[in-house]
Amino acid sequence: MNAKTGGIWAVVPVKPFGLAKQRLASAFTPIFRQELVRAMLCDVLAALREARGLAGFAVITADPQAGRLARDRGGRWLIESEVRGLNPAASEAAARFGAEGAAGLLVLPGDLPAVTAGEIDALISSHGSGRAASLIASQDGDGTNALLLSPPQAMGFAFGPGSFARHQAGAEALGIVPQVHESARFPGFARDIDTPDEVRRLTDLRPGSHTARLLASGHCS
Ligand SMILES: Nc1nc2c(ncn2[C@@H]2O[C@H](COP(=O)(O)OP(=O)(O)OP(=O)(O)O)[C@@H](O)[C@H]2O)c(=O)[nH]1
Ligand SMILES: O=C(O)[C@H](O)COP(=O)(O)O
Repeated sequence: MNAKTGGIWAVVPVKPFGLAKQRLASAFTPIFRQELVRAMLCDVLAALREARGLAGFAVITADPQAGRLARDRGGRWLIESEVRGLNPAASEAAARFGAEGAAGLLVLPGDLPAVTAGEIDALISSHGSGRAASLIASQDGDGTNALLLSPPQAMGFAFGPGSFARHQAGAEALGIVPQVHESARFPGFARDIDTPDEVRRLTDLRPGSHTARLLASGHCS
């Protein structure tokens, strides 16, 4: 399978599970952090699989476990050539999908346990035509939790602290008027999980979700 048929694809960059969620290290064991990262990724992949507006979805990762999770759900595993950070991973995916002829690429992180297929479809439906960028910030307005670009290499990636303002300015500098969505309209996209308090506040997830089941097991520290 490749992107030659066009359409909008989604990619989730995934750090090796053993290196993930360092900001939770003061509160949670390495085993719990890995289980949490895995559960959140499963929930994101379930939403991507259910979305109707995507041509397909992928992870880009060097972690075979994460790669298999995507493949088992009908997605692709782009094997990351070298683990060098989120921006190089997103760029590698964009180059790959661009070369394959994808019309667009949605880059989203794996730590959005509340994201829904409906939100993904709403984002795609309101995306502009031609050269376009759509963005959703994290709740605090600092990070970028959804970056949808058409074509996939329409602009470079600038993830990291303050990335939302940089992505917005980066698009404008290229003459693209970015579609900036209110985080309140996309609560699942806006809610990434970085801190122990954000984990503890995860009491309102859909009960059947992987993350809700992990947290309900009480297996938390
Ligand atoms: N493929 C790939 N994905 C990455 C890399 N670094 C971060 N990511 C992913 O990018 C998204 C946002 O990650 P971060 O918030 O930077 O890292 P994190 O592991 O979630 O949390 P911290 O370790 O606490 O910063 C997650 O889906 C990560 O798995 C990388 O080097 N390669
Ligand atoms: O904008 C970003 O850099 C990514 O969404 C990651 O943000 P985070 O480090 O706040 O999770």
